[in-house]
Amino acid sequence: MKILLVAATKAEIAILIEHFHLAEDEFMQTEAFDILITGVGMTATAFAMGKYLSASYQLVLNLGIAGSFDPGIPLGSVLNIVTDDFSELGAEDKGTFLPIENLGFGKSSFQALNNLLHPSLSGLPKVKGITVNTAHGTQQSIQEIRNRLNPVTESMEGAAVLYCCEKEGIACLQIRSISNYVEPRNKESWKIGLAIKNLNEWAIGFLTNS
Ligand SMILES: O=C(O)c1cccc(C(=O)CC[C@H]2O[C@@H](n3cnc4c(=O)[nH]cnc43)[C@H](O)[C@@H]2O)c1
Repeated sequence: MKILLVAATKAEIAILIEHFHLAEDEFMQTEAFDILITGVGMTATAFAMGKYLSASYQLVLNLGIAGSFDPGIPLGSVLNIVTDDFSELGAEDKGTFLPIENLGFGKSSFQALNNLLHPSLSGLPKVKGITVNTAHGTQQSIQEIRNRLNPVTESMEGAAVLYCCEKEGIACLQIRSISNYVEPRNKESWKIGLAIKNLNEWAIGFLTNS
């Protein structure tokens, strides 16, 4: 089974790249898996996947860090994001948000592969994420999105990866580790190093046992 690993930045999977002795590039190839570095955000992700996603892959594995809306989830936790929504895709109508479904222009919610039997997946909590252009950073916007979608995680790429995979009919997993809580901006409290370490250890284990 050939796997395409997709990450927004090299930094997020640098430990894995070093572990497998790969020469750092935007696109890296090995016998068992390839790695695509897309850049941050939905547009960069969709553009890069449009260039590199093909039927030669049986699985796409989206790896990255994410913010957590749940303060009960320890920073550094690795999560399996099984549903991801383009939470900003729609229209405002007076005080109400109308999702793209209500406008008749498609859908905003995408599903990851939910039934893959793999020892590395069995211990991971399955959660719902949202994908945003603007990270939530005010009490008001955080409460509004909690009321509307009640997500557990937030990233800037997840739903775009799932969208591309659904369009190509390729199964997709989205595994992210929590680097920060979604809260009024407080970058000093982020644990990016811990999140990246845990994510990479998980991913190396997954690839080694595939
Ligand atoms: O400096 C900031 O305020 C800030 C806000 C959101 C993300 C960043 C990043 O540097 C990370 C970009 C990267 O990581 C993912 N990520 C991690 N935490 C979050 C989050 O709370 N909300 C949205 N995205 C997040 C994201 O997928 C990007 O690829 C800095």
